[in-house]
Amino acid sequence: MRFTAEDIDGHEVARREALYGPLAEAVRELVDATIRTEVDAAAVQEVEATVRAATARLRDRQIDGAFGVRYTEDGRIMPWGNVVIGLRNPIAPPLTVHRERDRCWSEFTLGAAYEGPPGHVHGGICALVLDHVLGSASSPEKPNFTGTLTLRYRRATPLGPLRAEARIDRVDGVKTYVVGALSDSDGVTVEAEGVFILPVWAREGSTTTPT
Ligand SMILES: CCCCCCCCCCCCCCCC(=O)SCCNC(=O)CCNC(=O)[C@H](O)C(C)(C)COP(=O)(O)OP(=O)(O)OC[C@H]1O[C@@H](n2cnc3c(N)ncnc32)[C@H](O)[C@@H]1OP(=O)(O)O
Repeated sequence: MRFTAEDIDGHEVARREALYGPLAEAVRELVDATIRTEVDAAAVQEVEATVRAATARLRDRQIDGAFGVRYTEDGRIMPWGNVVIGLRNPIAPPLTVHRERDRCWSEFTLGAAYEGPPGHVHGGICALVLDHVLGSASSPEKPNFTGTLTLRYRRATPLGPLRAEARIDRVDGVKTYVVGALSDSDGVTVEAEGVFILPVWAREGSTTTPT
């Protein structure tokens, strides 16, 4: 598991955010446009060549494997490759998760890239979002892992503006039980409950390392 300390200050973090955030946002727009475009064949082929050239340019210098979770000396966490909240991950919507005591919530929009049933969010994407928001609620600072996630899809979730929220139901040793829901403007579409568990390597007194 890749947790990497970065010897950088807040200014450098902000510089990187300002550099990579707009790139990821541009690629998100490209994904949406790729799904929805109706330009002619020559234009599609021209754009394909441009995108391939851009990809090759970025690959001139890159890291091995995934981004991992990086952090600074002052405790700033940079999960920039994360599929839900990652600043550098165009697949991430991305969500901004807010916290208030034992609850978390996020308001966000899911567009064409997240479609399952026509005009509606893929069920796996609902699970992805809820897993993350429930996991975030389970602990502000501990790296809890999803043990079990149970969902009840009450009705199809339309693409568009949505809200996910979660709160701690109870804590039992290393297990935190969390409940939550995904909603549109008409109310709840998916209910969720999850058990989030502190892995052995993060438990007090543990001498094992993340694997
Ligand atoms: C990482 C930080 C980055 C920070 C960045 C910022 C982002 C901040 C927000 C993060 C939000 C993330 C939210 C998404 C989080 C994922 O997506 S995590 C990825 C998906 N989950 C996994 O891959 C987990 C894989 N499984 C495992 O690693 C281990 O099986 C587990 C779940 C940690 C359990 O560890 P274990 O050593 O097997 O646990 P063990 O000591 O045997 O059992 C402890 C207790 O849990 C119970 N238990 C064990 N397994 C389960 C289970 N699957 N279900 C229910 N109960 C169980 C046992 O019965 C036992 O209960 P008691 O006997 O104490 O009553």
